[in-house]
Amino acid sequence: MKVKICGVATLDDAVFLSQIGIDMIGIVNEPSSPRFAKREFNRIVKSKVDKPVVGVTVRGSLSLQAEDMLQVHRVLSLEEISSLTTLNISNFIFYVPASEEGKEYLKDLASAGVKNILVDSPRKGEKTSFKVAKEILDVFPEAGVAGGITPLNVMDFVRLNPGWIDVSSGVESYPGKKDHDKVMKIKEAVRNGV
Ligand SMILES: O=C(O)c1ccccc1N[C@@H]1O[C@H](COP(=O)(O)O)[C@@H](O)[C@H]1O
Repeated sequence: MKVKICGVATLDDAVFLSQIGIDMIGIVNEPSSPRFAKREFNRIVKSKVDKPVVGVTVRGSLSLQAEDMLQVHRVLSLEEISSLTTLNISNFIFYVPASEEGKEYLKDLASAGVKNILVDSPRKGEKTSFKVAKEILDVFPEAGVAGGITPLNVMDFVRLNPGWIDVSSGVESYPGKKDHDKVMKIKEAVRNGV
């Protein structure tokens, strides 16, 4: 099971995550986020780490720039999905809200041949519904899961047996700064398994 740590906003944190073997380093390029970093930061991080750098966009450009992968953290229209299928779809991670709308959206993504999805809570700050996450993982067993994961509840998410887990605010000392001890607790919990 892989681990993505997201909301990385300092180079020190990015290098630390790469050195301890975190599988993906996420950078939130959404200006409204308290852990916002510009797309230029993605380029800087990419030059200093040997792990995939994932840019997270909500309303931003859907074109891949300096990052290895782009996580599209909103529900796309059918036209937007089809516009991405003309590109290398494996470079994109699609957010799927853990909701009835998300389950319908998943059908559109599956029809478009999408490979990477991230199941997250429909609203920031809320925990993801395990019932809906399980239903989505039954269809997409390699999906990632996110939404309020912390060192205290990470095992509940590990037991869903997703392809990967994704943690942002739950490993912070303050928005934009990762607490390295909390990150280590997440990594050890996932590596040690249930
Ligand atoms: O982290 C943010 O501030 C953010 C803002 C806008 C869109 C996505 C964002 N983060 C993504 O959401 C998951 C879960 O976050 P959390 O662990 O519940 O804080 C995070 O991994 C990012 O991919």
